[in-house]
Amino acid sequence: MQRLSATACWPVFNNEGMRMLEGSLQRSSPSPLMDKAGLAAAQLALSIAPHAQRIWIAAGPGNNGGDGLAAACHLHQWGKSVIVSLLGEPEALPADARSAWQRAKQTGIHITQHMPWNDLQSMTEEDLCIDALLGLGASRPLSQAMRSWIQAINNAQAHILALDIPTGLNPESGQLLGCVDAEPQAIHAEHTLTFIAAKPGMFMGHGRDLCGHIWLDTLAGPTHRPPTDTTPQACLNPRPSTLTKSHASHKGSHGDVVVIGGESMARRGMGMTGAAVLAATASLHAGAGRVMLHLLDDAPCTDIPSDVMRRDWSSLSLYTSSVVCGCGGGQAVIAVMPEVLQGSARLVLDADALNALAQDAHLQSLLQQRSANQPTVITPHPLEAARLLKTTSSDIQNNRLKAAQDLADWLHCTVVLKGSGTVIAAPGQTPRINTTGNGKLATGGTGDVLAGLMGARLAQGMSAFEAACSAVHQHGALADEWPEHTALTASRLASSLR
Ligand SMILES: NC(=O)C1=CN([C@@H]2O[C@H](COP(=O)(O)OP(=O)(O)OC[C@H]3O[C@@H](n4cnc5c(N)ncnc54)[C@H](OP(=O)(O)O)[C@@H]3O)[C@@H](O)[C@H]2O)[C@@H](O)CC1
Ligand SMILES: Nc1ncnc2c1ncn2[C@@H]1O[C@H](COP(=O)(O)OP(=O)(O)O)[C@@H](O)[C@H]1O
Ligand SMILES: [K+]
Repeated sequence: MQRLSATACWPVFNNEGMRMLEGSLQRSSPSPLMDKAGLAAAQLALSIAPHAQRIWIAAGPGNNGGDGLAAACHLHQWGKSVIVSLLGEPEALPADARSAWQRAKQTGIHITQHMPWNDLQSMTEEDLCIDALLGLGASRPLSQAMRSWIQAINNAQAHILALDIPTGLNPESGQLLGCVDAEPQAIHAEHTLTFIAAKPGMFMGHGRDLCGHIWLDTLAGPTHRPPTDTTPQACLNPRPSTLTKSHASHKGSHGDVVVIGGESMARRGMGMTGAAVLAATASLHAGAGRVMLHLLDDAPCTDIPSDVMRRDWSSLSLYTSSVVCGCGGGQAVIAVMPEVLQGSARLVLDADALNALAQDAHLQSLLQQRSANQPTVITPHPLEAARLLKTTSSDIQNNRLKAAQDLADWLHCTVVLKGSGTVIAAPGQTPRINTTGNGKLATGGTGDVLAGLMGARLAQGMSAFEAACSAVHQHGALADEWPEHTALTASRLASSLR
């Protein structure tokens, strides 16, 4: 068993991949995998709540419930006071779960089909609730009974350990399963022990909030080899190696970034120069050799850092630069898009450049025609992605990995689909899910900072996919390390880049 960290490239599998891995593992395992899962759960339970006087295990009607029952046997044998509630009929349990139920009965564990209200009320912070209600088989909105059991677990004073996945969380999308005629409910776990491999929904949408600390037990023996036809749906985005500048380098060695954006107040009464300035500031702090700023409409702007060079359109050299286009671009950006798409050596398209792209098939084909040695990254948030794919943002959120990959394959570029669990996809690459970052980033302008940072990484010689992965990881890591009593604002974020 190991704790998943943000440093390694862990593979994650969708339900179909999980079922294939499960089948292959089970065939090579002399004992039911559930026995191993139960033991691992019991061991983690003890280390989370070593002084627990009571452990309540809420077991559901499938094999996830079986994991809970198998864990109950070990905890009981180790002298712990275990209460098991089964939400379902024992006779209807699948085979392995039914054996676990029989063993638990024989061991003398009291199993009811009700919530233990009295025990729940007297639970303390040292006690433990184990959520073994639903795992991968969660297939429909939660029933009323499931919902009230979830509420009871969340309301208990005790620690909460979820087995495989917190009940109520869709393991593939990270969205909530929903409830019949009621507000969605889900377990808010302090720890989640996931089996065999991690699932994508644990790292996107609500996953990060609901899972708490994530532990993985592969249930594999040392000689097990995963089937070669089961490819991961994605990998977690590992920490990039640190960039160093050699002693012999000069400013030309670290590349030029050109930021194009910032519609003027005069055009539509919405001054958006700040977004472009943020991107330029981010490029500068991230170590680009030189940063040039072209404000659309040649908008007046007084807060440009003195080390950012202002340029008019005719003095830009797009064909030697890493271009970041679209931040605060409004409608003014539309006119420059064809030249930007055709001429830029390396390109990041953000914000209004993406809205322009969504509306114009000619721009889409110019993007598709950019050559392999003209690296390109687009950085949509879910609504921008929805505009591009002509769908809704909730559809994007329900299928983040697919949406990012579809965009990458269609537009022949690297795609950064932003939000909780940013996805990075590119043609022919296994998508990455980023695990750094948090809700502090949900403030205006942080996306502009990300675009500027990505421009700097392209300028420093990274490929589009590498630049995107590296920038997204670093951007989120800064938010994770943000000092507790200082507000995270986009301008502070840009200035704290290195
Ligand atoms: N097999 C193995 O080798 C291993 C499996 N392992 C474990 O098994 C888990 C997968 O087990 P699983 O497939 O039995 O699914 P599980 O999540 O327990 O639920 C299915 C049951 O829930 C019901 N149900 C569904 N939705 C519902 C809802 N909204 N509200 C209420 N009920 C709902 C559904 O009913 P049905 O839809 O069939 O009517 C069915 O009865 C996996 O996550 C891991 O923990 C590990 O031990 C490793 C080895
Ligand atoms: N809850 C969150 N968890 C992690 N990252 C987030 C969260 N909310 C926003 N972000 C990140 O903050 C940035 C916001 O970008 P964007 O939506 O383009 O905003 P803006 O246009 O105001 O700059 C993205 O990098 C996004 O991934
Ligand atoms: K569970």
